[in-house]
Amino acid sequence: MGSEAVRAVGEAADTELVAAINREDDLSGLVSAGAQVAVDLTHPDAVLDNVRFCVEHGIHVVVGTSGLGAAELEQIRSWLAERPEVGVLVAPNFAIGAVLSMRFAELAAKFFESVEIVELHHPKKADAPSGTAARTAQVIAQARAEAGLGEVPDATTKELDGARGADVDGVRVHSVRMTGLVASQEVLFGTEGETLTIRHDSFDRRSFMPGVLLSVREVGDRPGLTVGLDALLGI
Ligand SMILES: NC(=O)C1=CN([C@@H]2O[C@H](COP(=O)(O)OP(=O)(O)OC[C@H]3O[C@@H](n4cnc5c(N)ncnc54)[C@H](OP(=O)(O)O)[C@@H]3O)[C@@H](O)[C@H]2O)C=CC1
Ligand SMILES: O=C(O)C1=N[C@H](C(=O)O)C[C@H](O)C1
Repeated sequence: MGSEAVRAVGEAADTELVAAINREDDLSGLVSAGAQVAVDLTHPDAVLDNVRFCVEHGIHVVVGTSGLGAAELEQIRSWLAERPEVGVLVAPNFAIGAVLSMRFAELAAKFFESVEIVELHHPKKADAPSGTAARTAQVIAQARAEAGLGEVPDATTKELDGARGADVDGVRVHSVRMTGLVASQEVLFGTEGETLTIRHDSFDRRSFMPGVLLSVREVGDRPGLTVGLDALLGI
């Protein structure tokens, strides 16, 4: 992803690549290069330190790295409180179709008694469930709560550990890791006599680049913390 982002930012007519930072590089290279925006595509263990450095140095940040939970977002908010002019955009997924599919799932949520998420990724992925699946589960849970829906029906009383997936805000999420895949997700809804499946597939990491560029262009105009690309897409 980092290599693809470097290529995309370098090739776009209205953005300039001033630095490409690897694990062994000092982050001060961003400052000396005069970076206005940094894009973090690293690892859940590294991302927070990177964001903190950028915020403290007045550099806007686009975070593509997944695995940030509520506590991490709160931490970023607290750093931003000291630098209110800085923007941090956390994007669970940069692919336009994936952003739309999350929104579609949010819209559908209140009409269906049952919902489960299956996310499918390449086996080099560090975090499970995926950031996209966690975010999708959260927006679905929020929509269900607002509509007054109760718990998803499930009579399971005897199970092998993990058989029913992870519980994210009351929504079951199942993670598949498989060679040959890039990133896919299915949100399955069910009610009496019908089901609805919302599926998105990224077949190539280039699918994420329009969203990366959009985020780079806009993050500076959005001080504070923004989660997701919805507002940038006007949805
Ligand atoms: N928001 C979105 O749309 C998308 C988000 N992602 C997320 O982006 C992140 C990167 O994905 P991907 O490119 O596939 O992963 P890779 O493992 O291919 O690349 C991660 C890079 O981060 C570096 N890195 C790992 N750990 C550290 C560390 N502790 N400090 C500094 N650098 C580190 C790695 O260096 P080294 O090689 O030396 O380990 C590598 O260069 C993941 O969190 C993934 O989930 C991915 C696709 C889309
Ligand atoms: O690691 C990946 O590949 C991806 N990570 C993000 C996530 O965790 O949702 C976005 C996309 O699914 C690809």
